[in-house]
Amino acid sequence: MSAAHLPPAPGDYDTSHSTTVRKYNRTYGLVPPAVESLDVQASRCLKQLERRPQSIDKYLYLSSLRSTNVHLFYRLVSQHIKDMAPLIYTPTVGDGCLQWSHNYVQPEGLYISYSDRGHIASVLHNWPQVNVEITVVTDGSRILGLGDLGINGMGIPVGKLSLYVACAGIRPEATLPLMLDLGTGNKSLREDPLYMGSRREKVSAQEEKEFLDELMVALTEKWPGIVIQFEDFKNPFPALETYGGKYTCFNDDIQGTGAVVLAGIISAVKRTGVPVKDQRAVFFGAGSAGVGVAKQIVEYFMREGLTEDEARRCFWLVDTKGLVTNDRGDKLAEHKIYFSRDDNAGKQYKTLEEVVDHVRPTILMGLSTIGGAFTPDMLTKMGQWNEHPIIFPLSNPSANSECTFEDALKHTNYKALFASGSPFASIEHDGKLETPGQGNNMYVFPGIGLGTILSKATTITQSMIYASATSLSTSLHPSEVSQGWLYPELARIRDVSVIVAMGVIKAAQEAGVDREQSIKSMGNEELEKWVRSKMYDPTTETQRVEEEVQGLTDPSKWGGNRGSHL
Ligand SMILES: NC(=O)c1ccc[n+]([C@@H]2O[C@H](COP(=O)([O-])OP(=O)(O)OC[C@H]3O[C@@H](n4cnc5c(N)ncnc54)[C@H](O)[C@@H]3O)[C@@H](O)[C@H]2O)c1
Ligand SMILES: O=C(O)C[C@H](O)C(=O)O
Ligand SMILES: [Mg+2]
Repeated sequence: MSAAHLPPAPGDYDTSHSTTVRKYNRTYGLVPPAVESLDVQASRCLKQLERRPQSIDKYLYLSSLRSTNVHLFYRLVSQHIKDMAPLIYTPTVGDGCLQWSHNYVQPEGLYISYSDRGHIASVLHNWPQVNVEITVVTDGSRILGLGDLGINGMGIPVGKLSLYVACAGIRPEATLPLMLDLGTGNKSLREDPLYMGSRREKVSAQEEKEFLDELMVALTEKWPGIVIQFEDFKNPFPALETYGGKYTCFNDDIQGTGAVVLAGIISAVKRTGVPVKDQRAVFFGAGSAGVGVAKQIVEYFMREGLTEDEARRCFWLVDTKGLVTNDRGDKLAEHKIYFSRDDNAGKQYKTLEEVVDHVRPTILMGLSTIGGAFTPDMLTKMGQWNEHPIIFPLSNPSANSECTFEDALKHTNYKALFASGSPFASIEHDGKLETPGQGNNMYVFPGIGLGTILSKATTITQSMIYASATSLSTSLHPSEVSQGWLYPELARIRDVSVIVAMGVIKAAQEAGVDREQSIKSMGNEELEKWVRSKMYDPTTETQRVEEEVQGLTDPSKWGGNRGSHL
């Protein structure tokens, strides 16, 4: 519902609104006369989706629904999250990004260009919403495993924030998808007549840093308390070191991914029965995600009793040049040094295959962007060496997955403990349905954001990230555990996000970075109730607006959907 002096907002055109609400909203006559139930609305949407055989067309239909009937979009997504997540998020969002400039119809976020430096604050001023609680920001330089997509990467902030709303109940109008148009190293994009970003080479690292310095100040001055999520920046991107202790921010690819994979690993390691000291993890990909994940698992191994050095030595990282070692002869990127090996006796292992044969891992982790890198031969060996090999091909979208669910099961004699970044379908084997885990940061970032917003944390500490992982790992129902699942059923994601958010809030309180006084002494039950009461629920939105309108006699006081947690 809009304030009386403003034009109607997207949610105001909802055909579930009564005549009274339509009159207050000034949408009476602008939508067809029938007042529809939520079920009727949903069935129309589902039929329209069915009519579109291609996922990308479903994605475009859903994008236009979000822009024109926002609460209906979120009802649909949250009630059918298992079917909708692959359409609005990975893998379809990958095609959405690749085709962004070609399919463009409507603005869905804010674009700030390098030429706007010096007056970024005035561009933020154009954002039509008053209260923003969270932003996802990218420069498009490493979108999923698809490389530098420039401003076409806008699909990622839009998709991630849709999940914040659907999975953790952040209000839609409190989210800001933010694209930094800092040029692109992708020549074919720069030469594409339809490309909608600046046609310049990517700015230098120093220029980007200065731009970000200005952005961080401008964002927090305009919206004090805003949570800033860095997403899909090409490595190296030292934002955490630069801004981590000063702003309420986190890097989803490093920290969110680290947390979600850690949660799966905690369950998987328990299932193997192999003590952590005997775990050997080969990581294919030593970028933001690879190193971020390995570091989270080091912390877990240390909490399980290993020294830091013992824990660190359980990891073998592989990049484009092979095993990361001290004496490889190249200058190692800063973030890889912690895991570089010194026990290779001068021998360099150039391929993943050689490293796998050398290490005989218990865990094979893929964050490399290279689809199919886990060959049938490697998978077979993993099955021969381990009673329960842990195989996590985590690169996105589906085509970049290091192996498929089917291959991981088939070649390990159905023994693999599996999680992938993008979803795979279940498989029937011996009359039993085998269900893959989805080790995607979507299981944690919504709860991290919600917990941070609600606790009004000044910074996002490592202990808050770690708490998101342990909370997720305890969120499985006994029936899910007994089926051998590593992650909870996606359909329960809102409940899971509440559990994650509570863990994050408590960790913020323990770290002393919280500012929400009213919840300091709450016990679990009371806190859970409070968290739930703060969540946007698209299924009760029509009723909420109805009651608000019925209760208002003075139209000038209509605040409508401008609510905020801040
Ligand atoms: N499942 C999840 O939740 C999740 C989260 C974050 C990232 N990811 C995926 O992980 C992948 C990597 O993301 P990132 O942020 O670490 O990117 P990045 O650019 O920081 O790192 C990529 C790494 O892969 C290595 N690599 C690339 N090509 C290789 C090759 N041919 N052989 C060996 N190594 C190679 C690079 O050396 C680098 O170490 C992407 O596909 C991304 O979609 C998944
Ligand atoms: O976007 C995703 O699906 C997960 C992750 O953040 C990625 O970069 O691949
Ligand atoms: Mg990402």
